[in-house]
Amino acid sequence: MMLQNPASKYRPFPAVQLSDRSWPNAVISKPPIWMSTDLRDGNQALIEPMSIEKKLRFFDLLIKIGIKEIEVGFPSASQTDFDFVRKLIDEHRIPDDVTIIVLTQSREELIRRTVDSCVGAKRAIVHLYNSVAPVFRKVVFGMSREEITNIATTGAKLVKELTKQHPQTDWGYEYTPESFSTTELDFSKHICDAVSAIFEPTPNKKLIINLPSTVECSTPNIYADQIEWMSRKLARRDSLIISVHPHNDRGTAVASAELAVMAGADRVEGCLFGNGERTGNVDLVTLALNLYTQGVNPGLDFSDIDEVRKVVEECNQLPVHPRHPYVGDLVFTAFSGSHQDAIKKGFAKQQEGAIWEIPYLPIDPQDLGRSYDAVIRVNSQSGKGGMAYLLEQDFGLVLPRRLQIEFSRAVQAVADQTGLEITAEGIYNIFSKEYFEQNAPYAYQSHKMVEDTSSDEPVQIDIAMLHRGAPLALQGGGNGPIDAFVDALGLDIKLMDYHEHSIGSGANAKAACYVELRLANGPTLFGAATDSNILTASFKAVLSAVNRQLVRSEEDQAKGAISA
Ligand SMILES: CC(=O)SCCNC(=O)CCNC(=O)[C@H](O)C(C)(C)COP(=O)(O)OP(=O)(O)OC[C@H]1O[C@@H](n2cnc3c(N)ncnc32)[C@H](O)[C@@H]1OP(=O)(O)O
Ligand SMILES: CC(C)C(=O)C(=O)O
Ligand SMILES: [Mg+2]
Repeated sequence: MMLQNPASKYRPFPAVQLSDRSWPNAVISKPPIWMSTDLRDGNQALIEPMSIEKKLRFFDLLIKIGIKEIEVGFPSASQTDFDFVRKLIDEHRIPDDVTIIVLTQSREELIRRTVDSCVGAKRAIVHLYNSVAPVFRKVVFGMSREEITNIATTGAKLVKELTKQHPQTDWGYEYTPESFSTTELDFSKHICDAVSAIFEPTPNKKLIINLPSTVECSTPNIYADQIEWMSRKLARRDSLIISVHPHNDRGTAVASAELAVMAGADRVEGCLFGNGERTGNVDLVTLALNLYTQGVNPGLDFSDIDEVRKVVEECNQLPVHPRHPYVGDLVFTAFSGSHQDAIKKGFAKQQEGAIWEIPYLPIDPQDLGRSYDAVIRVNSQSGKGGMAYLLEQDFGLVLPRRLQIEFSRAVQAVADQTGLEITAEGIYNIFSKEYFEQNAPYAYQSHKMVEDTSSDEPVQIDIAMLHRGAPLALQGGGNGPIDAFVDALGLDIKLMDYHEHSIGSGANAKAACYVELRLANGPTLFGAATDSNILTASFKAVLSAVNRQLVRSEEDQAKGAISA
């Protein structure tokens, strides 16, 4: 049950005393070093950990994306992880510019097995961790600060000693004071300095100090303060790579990572699409693409993001949420009318090669290998812009604005009735039924332009039609073909508007015509038609509008008769 007074059970996270913090003014102008822990932190959090085959597939994907540091497992935890590391090394699967990382607790037998797993690798980083926060010291270890420090330094000494026995490998070292985010800063500094004193890093051979929000317990600004505090106070700073490892317990891992980089972090550990323990590790894809949308090349390639998602989903056996930034099925989709309208206008104005300026779309979907087709989808929340966009994109029909408004009522009626999304094809079918298939009472059959020099009218026409199924031959004249056609019909027609355009090119090109007219005292209504002959298309469009008017007034009369 939710408490009336949560303060009786939970306490607020204390602020960091750092009055002259500089990170709020920082701008990220280059990417951090990316480290993927999908095969370790991500894998340990899966319902079914990955098989060796899946790990290999994931490893190859990470390489393809361009990740250069990959935590490949916890080799002392399982035979699968150990065998996987061996396979990578023995089968020479690690590219020269990629470094593998292996995680171990600071326990002798685990460290020995971890180092064994990497023997023969060209380059490897041994990642040592122990938890340092007060609650762990009290609850898990029952140890003092100095005893906890001793766990770290004893482990570090052993890692150094064992790795020295294999000089053919270029060894690197990483130390994580696990649960850093909830640890007193002075103690985090103390233990990190003690470990770095053992590894003796230099500016040319740096030690990675990884500062995780093992559990995210504060707002991102506090994490940034913690990182800036450490970055300023750690000994041998020029010989350290400060890494962050944000988790997403409060849903703010991405913000925490970004502010931490502003605060001095050089490196970010995370997983693709935010897999990982509990609510996940920070999502490297979002971080990288956030940078990309600021004009900073993240050094990672997500030009086929759907393929990346497919591999990750298959390996993790977990779906990516449809609203996940950049990759979710629905993130490049606008259902609502005003969004569709703005996006449609944006696409029309966007110039090739210009700065991206499309309302509601922070990134060009094409940069990620996604298409514009999915951008606009239509349901009962949609306006005229969306359906017009889909008819234009998929069927080449460019509806004039007033026709868009008129037609949107027909689509809205169907969407309201079904409550479902309507596909582009569905919209075309509604349009076709509403305009193209209006063949009664008048159905066009053929026409002939005739020369009659005795007439005052510059243009003369003979038309063959069906009227309620019976053949009908008509003649008319006027200033132009449409004028002559309307004259031949002999009805009280007032032409209000006319638009035409071609669809496609060459031999298969067709003309599309849209005619707005008023019949007698009826409302103005549109008609539309396509044909390989532009005159035929316009005559059919006139008949489409006339038929719609007549059908509508017949329906109105019938309704009047019933109610009378
Ligand atoms: C935040 C993180 O993600 S950390 C990484 C966590 N990942 C994993 O744990 C996945 C893989 N781990 C495993 O499969 C197992 O933990 C193993 C195989 C490595 C070890 O298993 P076990 O030997 O049963 O030990 P377990 O992990 O339960 O740890 C228990 C003991 O190790 C101690 N310990 C835990 N972490 C550490 C550490 N980093 N350094 C030193 N000792 C540690 C505990 O205090 C406890 O000691 P105790 O037995 O004296 O009470
Ligand atoms: C072991 C460390 C890096 C970790 O995964 C964490 O603290 O979340
Ligand atoms: Mg973690």
